[in-house]
Amino acid sequence: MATKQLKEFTLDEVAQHNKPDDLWVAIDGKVYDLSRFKDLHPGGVSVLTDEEVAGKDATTSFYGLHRHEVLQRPQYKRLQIGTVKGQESVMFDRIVGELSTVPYAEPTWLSAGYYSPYFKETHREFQRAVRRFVDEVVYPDAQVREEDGKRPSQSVFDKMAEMNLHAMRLGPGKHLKGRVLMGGIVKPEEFDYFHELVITQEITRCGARGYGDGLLGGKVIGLPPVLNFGSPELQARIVPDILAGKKFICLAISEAAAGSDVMGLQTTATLSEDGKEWIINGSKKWITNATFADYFTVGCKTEDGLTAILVERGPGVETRHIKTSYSPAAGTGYITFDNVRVPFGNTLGEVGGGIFVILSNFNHERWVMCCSSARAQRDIVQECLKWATQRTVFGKPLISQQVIRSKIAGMIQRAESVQSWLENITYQMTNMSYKQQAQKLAGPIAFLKSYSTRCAQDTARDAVQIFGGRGVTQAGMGKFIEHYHRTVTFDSLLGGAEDVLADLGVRQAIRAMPKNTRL
Ligand code: HEM
Repeated sequence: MATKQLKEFTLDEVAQHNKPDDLWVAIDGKVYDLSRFKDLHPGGVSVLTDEEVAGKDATTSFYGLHRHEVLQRPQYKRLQIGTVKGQESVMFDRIVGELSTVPYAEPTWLSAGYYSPYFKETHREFQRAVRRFVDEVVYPDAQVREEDGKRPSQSVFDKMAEMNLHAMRLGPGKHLKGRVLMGGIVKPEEFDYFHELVITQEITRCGARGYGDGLLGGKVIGLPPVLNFGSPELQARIVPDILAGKKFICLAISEAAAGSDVMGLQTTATLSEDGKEWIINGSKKWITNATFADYFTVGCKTEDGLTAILVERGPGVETRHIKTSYSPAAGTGYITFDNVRVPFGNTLGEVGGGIFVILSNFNHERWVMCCSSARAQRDIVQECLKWATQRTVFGKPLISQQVIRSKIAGMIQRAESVQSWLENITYQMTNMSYKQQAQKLAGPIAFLKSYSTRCAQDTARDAVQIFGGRGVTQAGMGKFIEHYHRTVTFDSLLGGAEDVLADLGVRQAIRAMPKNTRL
């Protein structure tokens, strides 16, 4: 399609068109004809026909009330009839694949002029590729699906599979062997937890918490027990399709009567008379991805204690959506098992050894959530810095108020401290075996998660105060703030509640106290 030829106008020419039926404005070096649009304008007619706006350069007023993306929507883009002579358009929002230059909008390792002991050139190249991929493929889908509540589009799963992103999201390990990662940027044996941190943090930038979990959060926690404890036959049968984004799996542990209290689970698995099958009865609640999962990694009470069993969707398995405060895109569900028969070969690990299977996964899950929480806080810093500098109140930019600067100071300090601690822990993970991680990092990761999610809630509360009414409005300037404030508590509950984790950290420390130390 041929692009419309745009004329150049002087501001004097624009000023001639200041009547309701002949209404132009200039915004950021572009001239818009609003004569017909004014009656459809969601903000009303009078604001456009105001003598300070009609025929004037309305850039400052416009950016005090709209996100830049409004001007990029096709239906509004076509209102542009020309450019302002001698003026360049300078405003931009997101540029696909680019780093933000807003201070603190990127972690130091991605900020110009700063250094990092952890990230190598391979991580930088990888980050560039993942950001471009997320901006082009994931971000647009996230905005639509978070809104309509449908699960992430299959085309996104497919494209992620082409890059082997599903496999990489499980961390380093033998499941990466022979795979071409992100078009070959990193070799499977070089892939480490810093690469994985990059993936999680880049996806978090979509600012769509429910969609983020819908993007196979269930697989990140449900598949490792199969990879680490499932029989070779079971793995060969189900893992390839899951890593190809064709089939979906979730982790089904919590129940209406037992959340963090794993030993209190009531779903039962009893052996059939011939010992060849488990018969499972019970229910599970708040299970991420349950509504569209094909496989369920289920914690069951058996005669010998707790046993982890892989259940396939089939007769006796039912799922229904649970309405939570984030998007149904996450597929959060209630599952019922009614005399579900499962081959004994689907047992994960030892019979009665389920607690070990479940616990061995917790560190990684919590660390992933720390990656995401750290990045989300930083994105809120960016929203607040932009808003406070472009918004005028009492005749001055919002940022000229000391109380606003003080809130932003706290946000930056929290985002920076969480990221620094996270990078330190990630470095420990890259140098420790899985067993060492379990011994040495359960406490620190629990502390970090509980600290990070408390910081996140403080930041969410302050951000709403900075945005005012817009911070509780689901569209417009504060839409990411409203979303963040509404969904931030998920991080503080999923994978272990905040206080339970803080207490775990202290208990781990007490266990490591030397017996002979005294004041
Ligand atoms: C090309 C020009 C414009 C377009 C396409 C446009 C479009 C919109 C849209 C889509 C909204 C709904 C809220 C949102 O999605 O952000 C809105 C709200 C609004 N607009 Fe405009 N607008 C334009 C120019 C202006 C100008 C020049 C003013 C006056 C200074 C103005 C004042 C407002 C106000 C007061 C609201 C309500 C804001 C709120 O609810 O917070 N608009 N506009």
